[in-house]
Amino acid sequence: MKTVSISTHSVSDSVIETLIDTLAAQQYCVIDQFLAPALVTSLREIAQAQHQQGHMHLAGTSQAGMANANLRSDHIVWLEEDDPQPAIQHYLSALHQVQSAVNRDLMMGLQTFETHFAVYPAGSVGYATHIDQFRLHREAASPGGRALSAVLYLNETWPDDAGGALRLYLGEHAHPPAREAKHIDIAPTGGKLVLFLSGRFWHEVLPATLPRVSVTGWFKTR
Ligand SMILES: O=C(O)CCC(=O)C(=O)O
Ligand SMILES: [Fe+2]
Repeated sequence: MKTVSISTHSVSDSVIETLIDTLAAQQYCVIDQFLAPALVTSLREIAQAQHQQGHMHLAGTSQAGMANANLRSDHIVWLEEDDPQPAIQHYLSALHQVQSAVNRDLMMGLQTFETHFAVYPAGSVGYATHIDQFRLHREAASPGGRALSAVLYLNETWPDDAGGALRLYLGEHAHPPAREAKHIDIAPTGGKLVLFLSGRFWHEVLPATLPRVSVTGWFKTR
């Protein structure tokens, strides 16, 4: 495994500025090469090792409260804040920079961050259309819960015909929108970071022919 040196200011000011401006304008943003390729490689190797060593489990969904491979086919393992691996500390530090900037400039009041690696095996069905916030929080507009979603892709290469895009529905819908509803498809290219307001966007992961690796996190307001 390659070693990665940690610097506390790993994300450049210009990237932070773009991210804040784009988030303010459209409530989501896509940043290519958010992290250096060597760091992305280290994170992918950690995720793959965890998967191969059997440390991941089939993810659950809020609908079922238990694993349901028809809705969601990723295997996950949560990251620990005090994990000593440099690549993980570097990732957490970069996301912490995002949190500070968002709180400073967009006043979102983000307080905590929870994050897991995810591996969707080759031939997976993906993740059915959902929203990253419990209905209770959306309807009551109450504080707390997931406020900002952050997906970082770790794939080495991602051919156009491999599927596996993140489909982000742009309209506001009370119920899961139809596949044709206005959307953008975001390919899970390594190093790319996608941020979006957790309670605002319906989204799904399309079926993929290749194994699809990512690290996904949520900033919460308490
Ligand atoms: O991996 C992705 O592109 C999105 C995953 C997702 O929507 C989730 O884990 O809630
Ligand atoms: Fe999601």
